[in-house]
Amino acid sequence: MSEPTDLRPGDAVLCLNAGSSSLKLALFAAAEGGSLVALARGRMKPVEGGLHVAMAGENVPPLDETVARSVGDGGQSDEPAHARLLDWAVTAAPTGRLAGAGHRVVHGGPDFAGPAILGAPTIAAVEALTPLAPLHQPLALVPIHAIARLRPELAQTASFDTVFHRTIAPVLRRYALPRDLANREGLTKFGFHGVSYDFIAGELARRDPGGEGKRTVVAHLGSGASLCAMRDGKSVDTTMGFSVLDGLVMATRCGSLDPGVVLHLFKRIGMTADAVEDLLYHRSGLLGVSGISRDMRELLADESAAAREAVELFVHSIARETAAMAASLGGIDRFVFTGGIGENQPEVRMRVAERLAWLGLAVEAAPNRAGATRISPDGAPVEVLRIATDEESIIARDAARLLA
Ligand SMILES: Nc1ncnc2c1ncn2[C@@H]1O[C@H](COP(=O)(O)OP(=O)(O)O)[C@@H](O)[C@H]1O
Ligand SMILES: CC(=O)OP(=O)(O)O
Ligand SMILES: [Mg+2]
Repeated sequence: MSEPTDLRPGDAVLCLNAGSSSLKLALFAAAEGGSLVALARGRMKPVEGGLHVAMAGENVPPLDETVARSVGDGGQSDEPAHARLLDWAVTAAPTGRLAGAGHRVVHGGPDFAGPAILGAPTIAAVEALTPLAPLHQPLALVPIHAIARLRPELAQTASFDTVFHRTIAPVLRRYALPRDLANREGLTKFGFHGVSYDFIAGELARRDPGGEGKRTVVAHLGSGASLCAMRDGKSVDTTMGFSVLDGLVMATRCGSLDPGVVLHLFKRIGMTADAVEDLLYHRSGLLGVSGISRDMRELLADESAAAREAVELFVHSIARETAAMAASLGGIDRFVFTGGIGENQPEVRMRVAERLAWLGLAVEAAPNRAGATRISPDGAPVEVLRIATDEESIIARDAARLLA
């Protein structure tokens, strides 16, 4: 990365990427000339006995500990693990100075048009968006609050998943609901995974400077999954909408669903709103259809008809929604796989391409298995790429710009 920053060389920025199934971490340092370099990467995850924090990098002391939660008035607290992480970050920073902590925040609502410094009013604004992303927003707020309490003087920043999609045209953001109601209640397509799409847009520009105008579909396939229709490095359309439920089949989320099903659950089966929420977010998708696992690795290894059908439905939803994204772009020149599944599952990539052969997609077996960047044959009408995303580097870039 080569963004200018006024951070002093050797100062560090801690990056926290809270997703539905993981809290990914990275420590970046400002280098001479204003670039940022990754010093270490790792994760924090719940285990028996507390939170396991692991950070590893070439020139930093490793961190690999399980830190017990403290029990206070507010119940179990993750603060001790964050305190350990912050202490480690200071020892790992070349200058011994941690300049800030940057967070991925899923929802920026209608008002955040770019990354933001997190002071009391902006933290309150992020909190106020929780009803729009009830299961995601709190995941970022836990570390934000913990760090604010532990190190109130430390600058914190937020990089929002929604911001990248603000370029989508108003008509494509609109749902066919009564205009007054939709406008008053803000019922509109927001789109998510924008921090990842921002990284991929930068990678595409760097690797193919003449390719700006290419009609590109990016598939972010992780626990949550979505597609972004991209042109000139900007989002033209995306499959997630008002919430993170829409579009593709996901690990435990349903993706596109006839709203009549939801009405039926309420009116005929008498489910409560909380029960329906739990069903659609946590018990559907790959897990719900297979009844076996939410993890693509386990499903691909499973011979049962239910596991095979879950994978088939996942692949079909990607093909179907790619055709929709191609409609928004007026065609397709380039397709990018990213995210945990997109990066690591050659079989899924192959099957998606096979289903989209009619649209010009093709994947070659050897480079696909080897995880090469370009996996389509020479001269194919659609270039198919595999690019590992790095959301943490975007969080670091945004933090460095805001701290400068
Ligand atoms: N090394 C791997 N090999 C195969 N599949 C993987 C691998 N790593 C991750 N995955 C798949 O990716 C999914 C998680 O993707 P990821 O982008 O890390 O999700 P998130 O950021 O939402 O936590 C897992 O459920 C798994 O199916
Ligand atoms: C937006 C979203 O679904 O994020 P994740 O994939 O981290 O759950
Ligand atoms: Mg993710």
